[in-house]
Amino acid sequence: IAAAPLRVLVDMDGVLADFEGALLRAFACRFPGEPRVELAQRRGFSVREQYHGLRRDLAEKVASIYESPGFFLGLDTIPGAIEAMREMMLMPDTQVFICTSPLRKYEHCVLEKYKWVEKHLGPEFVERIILTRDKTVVSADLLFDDKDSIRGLGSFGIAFRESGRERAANCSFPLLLSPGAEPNPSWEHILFTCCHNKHIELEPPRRRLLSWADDWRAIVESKRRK
Ligand SMILES: Nc1ncnc2c1ncn2[C@H]1C[C@H](O)[C@@H](COP(=O)(O)O)O1
Ligand SMILES: [Mg+2]
Repeated sequence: IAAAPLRVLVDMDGVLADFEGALLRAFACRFPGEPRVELAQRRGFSVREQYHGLRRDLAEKVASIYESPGFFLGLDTIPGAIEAMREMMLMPDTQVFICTSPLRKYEHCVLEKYKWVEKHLGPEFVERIILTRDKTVVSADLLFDDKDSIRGLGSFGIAFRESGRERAANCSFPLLLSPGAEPNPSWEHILFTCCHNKHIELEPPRRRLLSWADDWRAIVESKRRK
């Protein structure tokens, strides 16, 4: 009996598309007099949370950047990402999908994510987009993702709506996140290094991919069933 193909999920923002770089550049351009968080100072997945900590009203300002039309379509590619995706797609017995979470304010984000994939990777990859607010329910062997803790996003948005942004932002951020509908996702999460997660020490056996120049092929091969 032939072994099942290996299924690999690749996140988009922070892994294929440079969300953080574009955000900082656009923030500096639109709000030149305001304090900002340089990439070397980024800590924690939520850029909005960190700007809120800097000064409360900056949370709305930074969010207004990534909620603007054109933001997601204009993101640069992460170095080596396009080449790696093309090579991974051609690997025998390997299924590659792009697995990305849309913003709750999805008006521009969803369409532009599709357009970005078509522009940079081509129509065959558009067929491979999985848009979900909860990656835990997607079945796969591997997930390359820059978010240090992959959970459902649902209760985070609800907490913001129900109790107000200030109260939510004052709480410990992970407490607001739902654990995800699936407590034991089938995939191994490979943390893709990004400015906001590079200081995190992973508990063994968790693994990182430092960049697309790092040995992603070895990680893929390590998951093949013997
Ligand atoms: N670092 C981030 N801070 C806030 N929001 C972010 C960050 N990175 C991505 N996002 C947005 C953009 C996406 O719509 C969703 C989830 O992204 P994903 O890379 O699929 O986890 O949040
Ligand atoms: Mg991401």
